[in-house]
Amino acid sequence: MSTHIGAQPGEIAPVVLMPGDPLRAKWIAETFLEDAKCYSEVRGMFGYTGTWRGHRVSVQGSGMGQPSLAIYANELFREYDVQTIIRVGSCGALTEKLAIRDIVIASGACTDSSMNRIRFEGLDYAPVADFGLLRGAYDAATRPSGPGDEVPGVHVGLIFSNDSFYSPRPELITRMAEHGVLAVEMEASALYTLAAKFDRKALAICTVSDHIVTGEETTAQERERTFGAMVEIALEAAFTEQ
Ligand SMILES: O=P(O)(O)O[C@H]1O[C@H](CO)[C@@H](O)[C@H]1O
Ligand SMILES: O=c1cc[nH]c(=O)[nH]1
Repeated sequence: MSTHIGAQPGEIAPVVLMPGDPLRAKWIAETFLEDAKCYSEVRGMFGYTGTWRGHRVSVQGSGMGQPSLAIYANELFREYDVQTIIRVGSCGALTEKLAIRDIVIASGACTDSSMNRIRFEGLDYAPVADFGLLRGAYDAATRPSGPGDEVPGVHVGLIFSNDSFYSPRPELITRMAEHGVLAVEMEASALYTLAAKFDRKALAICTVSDHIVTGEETTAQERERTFGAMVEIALEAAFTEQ
């Protein structure tokens, strides 16, 4: 066991899908994996391991925000030798180029978090996705009859990892949008930074659950149990030879 994950050594696969919502983790395990077994219920942050097309894969909830994700990513990389983490999250669209339920494959992550400011003593580090995973995800999403056909659109670009869901400075999110940022979520920047630090692979794939421009939104149940296309894209990206 690590401090926050109740798995024995070897119970977690080298590839981990990581939604923020632990109940999305449960749904993913029950819907997409064969022989899924729960390895951790610590703090209700469920983790499961099963197989997908014969490949061992785990699904671990991260909780909301970079400090929470960083706890799980640190423990997975340091104590369970995890090689790849793919975030399968929800996000808010910042531009009318995106529609509700579109998929954003985050090539890089901007942030207002102090986590990297502290790590890099004020220098501006640019957290980016693993290119092989990104290419695999884009290929899977845009293949005719691939999982991307189930969603209105697939976009590759920047995401903004916000510390405050209820932002005290919404004009700064607008400024991000004016500089090409597609969507806002709360974890990708820390994930990309930690993957780089541990020389592992990471990618964030997010489904648009809320539209900041149009005001459209999905329900909690839809966010938990209906964002399957991004899960299939993540699984295909993880197990496609790069
Ligand atoms: O749906 P998840 O994966 O949790 O992602 C998004 O949803 C949460 C906010 O509602 C934040 O964690 C944000 O990043
Ligand atoms: O962080 C997030 C996630 C989903 N929707 C938002 O508006 N923000």
